[in-house]
Amino acid sequence: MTALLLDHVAVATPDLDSGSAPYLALGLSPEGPDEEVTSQGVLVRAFVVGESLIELLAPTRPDSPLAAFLERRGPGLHHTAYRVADLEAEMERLRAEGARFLSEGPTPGRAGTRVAFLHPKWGAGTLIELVEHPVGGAHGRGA
Ligand SMILES: CC[C@H](C(=O)O)C(=O)SCCNC(=O)CCNC(=O)[C@H](O)C(C)(C)COP(=O)(O)OP(=O)(O)OC[C@H]1O[C@@H](n2cnc3c(N)ncnc32)[C@H](O)[C@@H]1OP(=O)(O)O
Ligand SMILES: [Co+2]
Repeated sequence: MTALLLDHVAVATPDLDSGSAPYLALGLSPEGPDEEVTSQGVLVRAFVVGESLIELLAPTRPDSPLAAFLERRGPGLHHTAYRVADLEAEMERLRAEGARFLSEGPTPGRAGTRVAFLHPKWGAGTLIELVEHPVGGAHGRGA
């Protein structure tokens, strides 16, 4: 089993500019332009932290999972994400151990990645995401 790398820690915010303030004050910089991931109904701004990221997420439509989260829990930590080399293989391995995924297979993530989410109940109260990272490229951009 190769060492697991933290890909990102995600933070929910009603809007990216106000949510960015603490990270800019800490001296962090966005990895690139904001990205809309329509399948998830989110706008993403990723701040570089070493080999990982702070993934700032704002909803782009009322039926986004982020809108429901903000409605119920307000802004703040949303999920953690880990890099895996082969997402399907990891999903199969974890399902065999009773893990509960929120989708049948991989779904589109930020920066052209493929991702899958585990139910927060399985994550002992934390929403956990797996990000496919075939070769350790920089910040979720794959090889
Ligand atoms: C742009 C892609 C990007 C990337 O990394 O590439 C992203 O990360 S996109 C991120 C946004 N997308 C998602 O979060 C997709 C997965 N999330 C979901 O499918 C839902 O949000 C889900 C199923 C986790 C929760 O849905 P919903 O809130 O409608 O269901 P419940 O209210 O019934 O919640 C069930 C249970 O889970 C607790 N909960 C909900 N969200 C979270 C969370 N983020 N962290 C921890 N716990 C969470 C909720 O409080 C309920 O618990 P209960 O004890 O029953 O109150
Ligand atoms: Co994420």
